[in-house]
Amino acid sequence: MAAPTVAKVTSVFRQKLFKDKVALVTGGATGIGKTITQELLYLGCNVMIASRKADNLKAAVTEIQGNLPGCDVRWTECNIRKEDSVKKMVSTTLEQFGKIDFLVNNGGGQFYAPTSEFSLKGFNAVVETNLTGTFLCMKEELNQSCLLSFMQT
Ligand SMILES: CCCCCCC/C=C/C(=O)SCCNC(=O)CCNC(=O)[C@H](O)C(C)(C)COP(=O)(O)OP(=O)(O)OC[C@H]1O[C@@H](n2cnc3c(N)ncnc32)[C@H](O)[C@@H]1OP(=O)(O)O
Ligand SMILES: NC(=O)C1=CN([C@@H]2O[C@H](COP(=O)(O)OP(=O)(O)OC[C@H]3O[C@@H](n4cnc5c(N)ncnc54)[C@H](OP(=O)(O)O)[C@@H]3O)[C@@H](O)[C@H]2O)C=CC1
Repeated sequence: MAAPTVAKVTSVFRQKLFKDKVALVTGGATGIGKTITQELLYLGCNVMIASRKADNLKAAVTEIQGNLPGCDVRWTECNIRKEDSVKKMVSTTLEQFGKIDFLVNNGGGQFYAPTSEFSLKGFNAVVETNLTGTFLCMKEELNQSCLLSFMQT
């Protein structure tokens, strides 16, 4: 008897619920962002993932395509702390997919340290990423295209 197949990606929502929608997921190559990306693909979205490290992005696309054969997931480099980089991420996504329906503001993070030991430079890096970066992405999405935005950081 053949072993039962175990789905690598599932959702509580109906498969293909978001058929032909386009999502842009910052920080989509790792952790929570990669999981969100896979669920959106399962639901029928085409997805652009974006972050700073091209190696992570390429590896994630390969892994995801293995989990969800035939899905349309692409990558583009972006540092959400830099306005020009964010503009390029949005314009590249529009050039490649023609539209953006959903923006998932997942890119971000923090350093783990007591406040007394936290450098100002480190604090500024966290604020510039989680606050300014999210603002830049939302602003650019609104200026160039987007309908819906999800905030996580
Ligand atoms: C204690 C319990 C807390 C529970 C919290 C639970 C909720 C949150 C969970 C999570 O967020 S989970 C994990 C998310 N992922 C990450 O955080 C991944 C790494 N994060 C990033 O890459 C982020 O973008 C960042 C943290 C915002 C910025 O990192 P980046 O590498 O881009 O920073 P740089 O600009 O290179 O460096 C800035 C500067 O900060 C110095 N630094 C390093 N460690 C610390 C520290 N502990 N405190 C203060 N500053 C620190 C670092 O050395 C850099 O300075 P220079 O070396 O360049 O002088
Ligand atoms: N795990 C948790 O318990 C919680 C997490 N969060 C938030 O959820 C999000 C995902 O976290 P998690 O999956 O755990 O951690 P990860 O470290 O796996 O994900 C963070 C992602 O953000 C990207 N990123 C960081 N800085 C930048 C930047 N300047 N420009 C573009 N992308 C960036 C990273 O990619 P790269 O380094 O390639 O740029 C990475 O892919 C983060 O915003 C985190 O703060 C919130 C609450 C709880």
